[in-house]
Amino acid sequence: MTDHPLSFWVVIPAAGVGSRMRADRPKQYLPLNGRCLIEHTLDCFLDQPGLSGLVVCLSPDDEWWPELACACDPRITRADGGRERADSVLNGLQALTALGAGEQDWVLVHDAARPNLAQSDLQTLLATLQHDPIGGLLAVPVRDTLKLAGPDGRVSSTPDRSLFWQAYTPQMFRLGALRTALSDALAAGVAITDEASAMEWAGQAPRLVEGRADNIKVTRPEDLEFLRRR
Ligand SMILES: Nc1ccn([C@@H]2O[C@H](COP(=O)(O)OP(=O)(O)OP(=O)(O)O)[C@@H](O)[C@H]2O)c(=O)n1
Ligand SMILES: C[C@](O)(CO)[C@H](O)COP(=O)(O)O
Repeated sequence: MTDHPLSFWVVIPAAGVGSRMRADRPKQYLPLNGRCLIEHTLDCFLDQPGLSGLVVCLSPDDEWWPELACACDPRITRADGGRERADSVLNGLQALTALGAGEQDWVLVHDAARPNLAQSDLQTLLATLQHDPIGGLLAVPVRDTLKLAGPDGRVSSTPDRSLFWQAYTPQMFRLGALRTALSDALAAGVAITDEASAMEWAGQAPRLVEGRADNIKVTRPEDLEFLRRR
């Protein structure tokens, strides 16, 4: 009996402008080890058995995507990004539905700005959640002492850090449940910064799957400098 790899879809929100990078182009197109940052991000999924299809959510003004070789990959579909990340993700989920993805199919949402996802972390996430009733996300337990800031910019308190994890991506949920939760949360005006928070708003408790701390989101210049030094 051969083990068939778990089938899954992917949405890559890649429509941001990268303002915190203060670069001459959106950060997903900045060079990293001879290729664009987004090409490293996509490789991890294109190399994973079981990929049904991948939607990349791009700004309508995006002029860099067509220059990439992966833009011709038949497994990749382009969708329009939205005003906020959550809007881009919702557009991507709707594009998967239009492609024929099933309501119970697994979908993984991963930031284009996280080019250092390890294949082992992706495989751990898929294996851990494949039978989970809700889904979940890669995350890292907080390792530094945390400080709650007061309005005066001074320490207000030191919470128990053992209760805190940093949310990373991919975040993995069933397509129909995530699309409904995200659509309802956005319609209610809820500030949604990751897919898990939309599922939480819908009353679900996503599972935390511990991953590598170097699956960083390139947000500021020093983040890219860190990856270039590796
Ligand atoms: N309207 C948006 C905003 C962000 N993103 C994507 O969501 C991911 C995480 O967002 P973030 O790191 O905040 O990227 P930017 O919004 O580009 O960065 P900034 O906030 O510094 O402008 C990125 O891959 C980004 O391209 C998106 O698809 N659509
Ligand atoms: C989805 C995310 O990467 C989880 O940590 C994060 O919430 C994205 O935040 P951003 O401000 O859109 O970069």
